[in-house]
Amino acid sequence: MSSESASTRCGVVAVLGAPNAGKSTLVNQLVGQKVAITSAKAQTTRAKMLGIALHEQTQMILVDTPGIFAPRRRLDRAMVSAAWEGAEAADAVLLLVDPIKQRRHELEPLLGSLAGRPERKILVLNKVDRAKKEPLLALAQDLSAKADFEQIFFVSALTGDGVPEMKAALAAMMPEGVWHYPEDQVSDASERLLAAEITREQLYKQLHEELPYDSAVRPELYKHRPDGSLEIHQQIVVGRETQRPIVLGKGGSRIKMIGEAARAELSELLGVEVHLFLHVKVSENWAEDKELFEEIGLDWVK
Ligand SMILES: Nc1nc2c(ncn2[C@@H]2O[C@H](COP(=O)(O)OP(=O)(O)OP(=O)(O)O)[C@@H](O)[C@H]2O)c(=O)[nH]1
Repeated sequence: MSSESASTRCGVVAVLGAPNAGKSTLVNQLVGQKVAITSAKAQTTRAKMLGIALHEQTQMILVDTPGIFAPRRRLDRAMVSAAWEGAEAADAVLLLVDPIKQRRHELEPLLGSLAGRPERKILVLNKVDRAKKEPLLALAQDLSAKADFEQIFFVSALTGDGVPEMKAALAAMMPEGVWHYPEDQVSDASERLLAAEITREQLYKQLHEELPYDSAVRPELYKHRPDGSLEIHQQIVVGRETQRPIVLGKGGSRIKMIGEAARAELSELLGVEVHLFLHVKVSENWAEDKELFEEIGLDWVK
């Protein structure tokens, strides 16, 4: 695809951590730019891409595994297995721990399930700017006895301390291969997907169970206009012809409301004016459509 060089590497990193461990902060450090993903979006149903990190000739696709901790409801349990499916397709799993507020009740079950898994694992103790050295080392020892971590890192996602070393080590764990995302798309990739995610959320919010699970939002165009505003075109893909009028609503009223709500949210998140154009496409076998999966950031799910 993007690169011909045999020496490039590309892989998927599943980032795990209890709430508040500092995942977003770390992802921003690794990606090296502000990624507009908020914790409010944490409970989506599928594993999602957090961002793309580059290190020399290596591209790392960072993915989230939502709802992985202590699922209570049935829906949450389904999400956990979906999350693990994501992790299964990952090349490495990064477990991020806040050594001060460890949330052991959430950490322990995760460590238990990590232990038997085939992925390469690294343990990252965060917030070293606030943690004391000795308990930190004791914690590292304690946790490393519970899963076969290849390496342990001490970082501050906030200050960036220790992050470059960790990033380089992670990059070395990625398999050789061509880059999955062309270089010129990387900077916008997270935002493109976020934009699609927001529209998808509105679809579910406004249509509830009227719309079956097998619908998707596909990013088509993401363009910065000279006046600083953003022009975004997206396709709402549904599985059956009968679903088209549901999404459109009477005289197009529903799709207009979906678009308006998504546009407002996106504009607030990104801090710029957004022009959002939506249209519906019927594609019976979209769930089999590899290319579409790639575009919506799910390419790594088998
Ligand atoms: N002192 C310190 N604070 C940090 C560090 N990393 C993250 N934080 C803070 O910890 C809090 C949680 O960070 P987030 O990055 O939002 O955590 P998260 O894991 O993405 O949280 P969820 O979205 O709830 O899963 C924020 O207040 C961060 O500023 C760090 O290295 N040092």
